[in-house]
Amino acid sequence: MRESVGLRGVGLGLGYSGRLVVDGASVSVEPASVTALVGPNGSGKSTLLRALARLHQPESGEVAFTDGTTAAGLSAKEFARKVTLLAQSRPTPNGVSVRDVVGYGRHPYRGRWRNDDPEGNAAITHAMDVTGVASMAERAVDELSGGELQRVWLATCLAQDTGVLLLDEPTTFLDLRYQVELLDLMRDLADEHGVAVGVVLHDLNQAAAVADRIALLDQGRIRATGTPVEVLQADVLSETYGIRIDVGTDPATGLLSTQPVGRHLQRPALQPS
Ligand SMILES: Nc1ncnc2c1ncn2[C@@H]1O[C@H](COP(=O)(O)OP(=O)(O)OP(=O)(O)O)[C@@H](O)[C@H]1O
Repeated sequence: MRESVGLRGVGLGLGYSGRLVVDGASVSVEPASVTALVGPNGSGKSTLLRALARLHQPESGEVAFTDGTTAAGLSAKEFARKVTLLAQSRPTPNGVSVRDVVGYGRHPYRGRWRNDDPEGNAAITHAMDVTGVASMAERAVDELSGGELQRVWLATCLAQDTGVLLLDEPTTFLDLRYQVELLDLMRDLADEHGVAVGVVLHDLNQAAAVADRIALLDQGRIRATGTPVEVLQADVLSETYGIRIDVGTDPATGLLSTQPVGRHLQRPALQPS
């Protein structure tokens, strides 16, 4: 098992052109654990994740590893060996093969020559296998569907072989099979490899199913943090999202289940959790 180290943002103030959009947020992505960030559009989830990935400079507060090392103290390569981010969107290179794009994930291990990275090929092959993109290894990425491309970028992150894996809405574009496989993969990485997974999810039921801990953002502040049962409370969710949200237990799976209730979507009440 890899060296398990997590990542924490403490008291983060984050803004754009002087406008603060995240205010005093503390969030912890612990080793061997899945932490989900949830909240309405514009609540600051992506900005917070990007700050943890050192892609957004905090106005205040600090990002540090759970062993005490500050993120800012590492070189770009050192940081990239520890943390990777699957961003919401990335520019798609023209005419580059899937295998080569997945190979980008090895950049922190490569020097001037490729044979600086003896474990590279095995890491690339493994990443393509677990994301189901091995069969398209020689295809050009600009010819892929949105979901296929999403899985290629995920493979690129996995090839980076980091202890901290940050994912921004990774299930976007994925069909049901690959959504479920991705959630399973996150759990496997946490449980079997000690990876600290931090993931932005819109689907609260997916968050309840996969996460050990959930942080609920509301207008740039952490409104609640804790286990899914602690955070996914009907009154808090309804107020945060501005719509009635019922919370119960799915009788088939025993998992926590949330149900937004629209004007035309009245359904039988969920069994209370
Ligand atoms: N590049 C930018 N320049 C200026 N403002 C930005 C920029 N990116 C995001 N914002 C603003 O920062 C706030 C938080 O945005 P962010 O993308 O972090 O929210 P989010 O919770 O991830 O939203 P969503 O669920 O819609 O993806 C929003 O008000 C947004 O308009």
